[in-house]
Amino acid sequence: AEEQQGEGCSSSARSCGNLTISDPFWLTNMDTRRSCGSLDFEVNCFNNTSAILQSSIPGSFGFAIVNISYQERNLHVVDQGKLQALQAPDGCQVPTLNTSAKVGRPFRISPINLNLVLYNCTSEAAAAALSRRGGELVQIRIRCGNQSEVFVRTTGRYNETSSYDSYEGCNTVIMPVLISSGEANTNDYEQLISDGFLLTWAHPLPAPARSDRRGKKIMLIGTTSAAATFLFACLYVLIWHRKGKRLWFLLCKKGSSNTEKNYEAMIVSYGSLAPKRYMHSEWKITSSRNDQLGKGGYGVVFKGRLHDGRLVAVKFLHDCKGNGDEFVNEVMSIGRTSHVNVVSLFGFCLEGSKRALIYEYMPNGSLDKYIYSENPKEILGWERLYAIAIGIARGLEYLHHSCDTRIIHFNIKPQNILLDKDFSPKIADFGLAKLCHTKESKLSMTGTRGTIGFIAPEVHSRTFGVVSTKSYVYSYGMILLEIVGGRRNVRSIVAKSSEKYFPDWIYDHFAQDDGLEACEVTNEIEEIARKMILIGLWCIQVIPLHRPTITKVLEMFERSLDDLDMPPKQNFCELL
Ligand SMILES: Nc1ncnc2c1ncn2[C@@H]1O[C@H](COP(=O)(O)OP(=O)(O)OP(=O)(O)O)[C@@H](O)[C@H]1O
Repeated sequence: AEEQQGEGCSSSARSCGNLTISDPFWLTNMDTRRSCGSLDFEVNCFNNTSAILQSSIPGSFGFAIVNISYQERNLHVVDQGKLQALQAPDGCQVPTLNTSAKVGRPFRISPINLNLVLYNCTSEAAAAALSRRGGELVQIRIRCGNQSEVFVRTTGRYNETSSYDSYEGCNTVIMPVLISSGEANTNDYEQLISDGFLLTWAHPLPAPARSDRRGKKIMLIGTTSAAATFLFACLYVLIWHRKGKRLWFLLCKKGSSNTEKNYEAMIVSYGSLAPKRYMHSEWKITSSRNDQLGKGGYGVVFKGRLHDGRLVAVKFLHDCKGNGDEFVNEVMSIGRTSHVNVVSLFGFCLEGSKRALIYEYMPNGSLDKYIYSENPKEILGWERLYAIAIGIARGLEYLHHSCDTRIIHFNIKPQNILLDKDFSPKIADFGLAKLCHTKESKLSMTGTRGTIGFIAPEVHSRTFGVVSTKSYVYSYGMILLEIVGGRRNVRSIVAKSSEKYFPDWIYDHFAQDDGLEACEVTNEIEEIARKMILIGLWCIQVIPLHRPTITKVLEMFERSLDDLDMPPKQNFCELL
């Protein structure tokens, strides 16, 4: 009998076209989108004919499954991203990324595959030098404009650690190909890529035993948690309404132990400008019903008021790392920041493992509220949006140059850009990764489940480069494009493949000379919008080296539009 893991989940084998999908693989139910097993083994079945293994690389098109051998633990797949590149309408057929960039644990590229090596030479001299080598290299026809010459060869069995000759001026790309018999015909490298290659997998950790008892256990846990929640709610109401005490009392009371004295001494050592440690009696949550400002990966944020009348936003951290001393040190380094485009940390609460941060209150909320609204340009206006863009860059530059490197911010997204009463932007949420574990934040959720968001590719996979300050330049670029395009930079893979990837869309719509005409904007506004697009597109170059520094970004804003070059269009198919 089919056992249910939950609504929409089935542990029995199911079919997709000619394939049988069974443990450890599982088929996504498109209606419920429930997770029914390890996410690494999630398979989507399209039109009941093509099974696509989702890849862990954000935004990846995944791999089309040709065959699965459960006994041998391998599967024959075709890289959908590479296929898309081959079939791209602009005829640009040259893949630019190693396949290994898209394969992560528990999968590995089988050593049975052969290596197909492409040398994509953009410099004539390099191409000429390479063509003189002859031998096993085959020069191939390309359809990608007349800008590059491509050479291709196959070498021995696939080996991730092989090093290949590199030629200056040529980009080397290594792809596994599966040759069933005879010699590889490198002339037809497109066919070789389309034929796919072999992946092996390691078994996931055994799933908990499924039995009737499991259902009962779940019921028991459910009932107990419901009872506990109810009890907690009652206690909360009692504390809140009857005794006139605040929840903060539980959180922020100071003890008098040696540890406490230690904290005090540490705080004093940071000087008078250091964030203050608050006691419960020094502040309270404002009394309106809409006290909760939001909820993020690190905890819930409430609106509150200090005794001196200042409004504050209090972030209750839910899963803190380290001991109290470490917390105080980290808070102090966050608190040392002081810039007009960075949210100020007024203070913190610390009681045992319970911790909270007290920030200045931003009455106009976060940027996402505006840029994803029906008509952000009408609410804020282009000039204000432009000023916001520059303000964010200034805040980032400050965080980069003037502060402790520990608080470098890799979580730049519109939700973390807050607006003060004059709509001046302030960067929030930095330094928290050091303090707390994040529950699934909105960002990481979209990032890992098949959408490219604001996170730079190298943050997900080191194959794209080293994580550096250029990583937040990428996120900043995405924000710029969102400001102009007002379209959520999230694109489901495959399921919505007809929809263009957002940066491609904006490149095609707005970067062209006539692109903004449809928006009926004045010349001045058009210059502003076009500048933001150009700078944004420079910032989201896939290779970190090609992105400007944040200081350079600010310089670009100073220049006139005519002095800015059009960045090269990125082949996002290859990233995917
Ligand atoms: N200082 C503040 N003033 C006013 N509102 C704030 C302030 N800080 C946070 N908020 C509100 O609370 C919401 C939640 O903030 P939080 O930083 O916890 O999460 P997030 O940025 O949405 O997500 P993540 O934790 O994944 O970064 C924000 O979207 C914002 O609207």
